[in-house]
Amino acid sequence: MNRAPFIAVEGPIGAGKTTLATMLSEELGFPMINEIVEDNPYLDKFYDNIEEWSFQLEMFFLCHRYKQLEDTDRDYLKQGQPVLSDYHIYKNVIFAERTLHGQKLEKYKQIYHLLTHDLPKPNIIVYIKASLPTLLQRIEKRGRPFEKNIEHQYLERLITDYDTAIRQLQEEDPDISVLTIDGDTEDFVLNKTDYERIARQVKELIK
Ligand SMILES: Nc1ncnc2c1ncn2[C@@H]1O[C@H](COP(=O)(O)OP(=O)(O)OP(=O)(O)O)[C@@H](O)[C@H]1O
Ligand SMILES: Nc1nc(=O)c2ncn([C@H]3C[C@H](O)[C@@H](CO)O3)c2[nH]1
Repeated sequence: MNRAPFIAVEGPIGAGKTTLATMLSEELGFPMINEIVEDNPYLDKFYDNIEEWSFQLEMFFLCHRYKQLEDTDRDYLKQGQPVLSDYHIYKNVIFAERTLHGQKLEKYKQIYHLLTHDLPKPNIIVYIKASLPTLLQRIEKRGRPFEKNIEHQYLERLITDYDTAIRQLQEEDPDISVLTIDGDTEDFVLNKTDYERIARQVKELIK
């Protein structure tokens, strides 16, 4: 691998991204960048009324991630140091295409491309796939109040959107390594052997 490893753990809501990214960052000794949730002023409003708040929320996530990735590039990647994150910047588009429509979506996409075209992109994606029942179980276990009434259809669409997006990312850049984990059958939290296998596979990719 020519440049420092930049690993993103991705997958739909509640798949276990933060959990696995934290475990891998400890194992590999890589610094972790993670998205803020508790200080997001729009998330609860958004889940109450998606139409009304989607643009504000998508822009908030975009600006926040833009700043994080600018800092990450300067502080780590440009110094040749590896990092691990619990998101890929492209998730902005995955969500925006689901929550925005018409002119707002077009405006958002223009801003997205303007802001992100020269940002560093992950060279390894650990993609946690999971079915609706698994996601619902984990979302319930975590118990965030604003996710209590999350629509099943919204989650189901995101599951499909994620599959399409990860495939596209890999087609657009064949140098990206994608490690897909079946979150329904491989349990990196409760099953030590599963976790160790995943960690071994990630280590192979960064050799
Ligand atoms: N493999 C697993 N087995 C059992 N529980 C898990 C597993 N992975 C994650 N969890 C639990 O599921 C919940 C959601 O996990 P986590 O917060 O890591 O998901 P996430 O993908 O980062 O979510 P979000 O999309 O909201 O950022 C947490 O309570 C976590 O402890
Ligand atoms: N609409 C929308 N756009 C995003 O870019 C985005 N990124 C994360 N999320 C939601 C999922 C979890 O509920 C919660 C924490 O990940 O925030 C998003 N929602």
